[in-house]
Amino acid sequence: MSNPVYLALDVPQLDAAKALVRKVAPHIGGVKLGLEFFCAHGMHGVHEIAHLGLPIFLDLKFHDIPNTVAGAMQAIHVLEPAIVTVHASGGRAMMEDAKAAAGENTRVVAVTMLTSLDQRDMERTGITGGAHDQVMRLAELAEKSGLDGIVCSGKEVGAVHKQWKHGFFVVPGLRPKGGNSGDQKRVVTPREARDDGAGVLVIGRPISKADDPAEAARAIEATL
Ligand SMILES: O=C(O)c1cc(=O)[nH]c(=O)n1[C@@H]1O[C@H](COP(=O)(O)O)[C@@H](O)[C@H]1O
Repeated sequence: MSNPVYLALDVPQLDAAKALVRKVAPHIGGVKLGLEFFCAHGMHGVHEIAHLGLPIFLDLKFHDIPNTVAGAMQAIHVLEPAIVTVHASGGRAMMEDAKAAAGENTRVVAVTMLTSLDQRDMERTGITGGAHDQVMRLAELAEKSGLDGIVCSGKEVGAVHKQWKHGFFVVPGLRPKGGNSGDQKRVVTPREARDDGAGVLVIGRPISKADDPAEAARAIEATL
């Protein structure tokens, strides 16, 4: 089985980012490049990381009208990402058009409820009923829109997996036992998420901020 860990490369310097990927490469299955990386280094930076040979997950969390998202999706074809994200709350037409505009070998997954939100945060944005119900609702919408899967926390992935048998599930908000949660609020261990059906485990700071990132990645791999 291939390694499900994608390193979240939320690192401001391109050279440091490349050095980090080289160090941990034997213990990860791919690299996730998000807003911080893309705003700092753009398409050029993505190419530089892609040259290191691991699959690229381009996490730009598109959320706009369908026409704009489809255009953005076409603009990133050239990067040949393995996975890209849109926000499920952009609605069905946006997700359908995003999928139609994506490259043949690119999985499009919908972010449901960010793992940094707890019940109180959600209530403040008008979402009552808790993360579980909201994630299940958005997962159903993503499936009907023809997406490949969703992004959710490890608290919900087991239930979503039961409802959407052949879905592809990306889980961030992961911490090894006893790890510092930081800004993440719905947190499980990498092993728990994998056992509940996660296909991709997104892990950033537990590896990138460790004193020895290669050893941290190796130790996480050993728990899987
Ligand atoms: O789409 C994501 O990747 C994402 C969704 C989500 O709900 N929560 C979440 O943390 N992420 C991303 O996953 C990574 C988690 O990083 P760490 O908390 O450092 O492991 C970050 O790059 C986030 O942008």
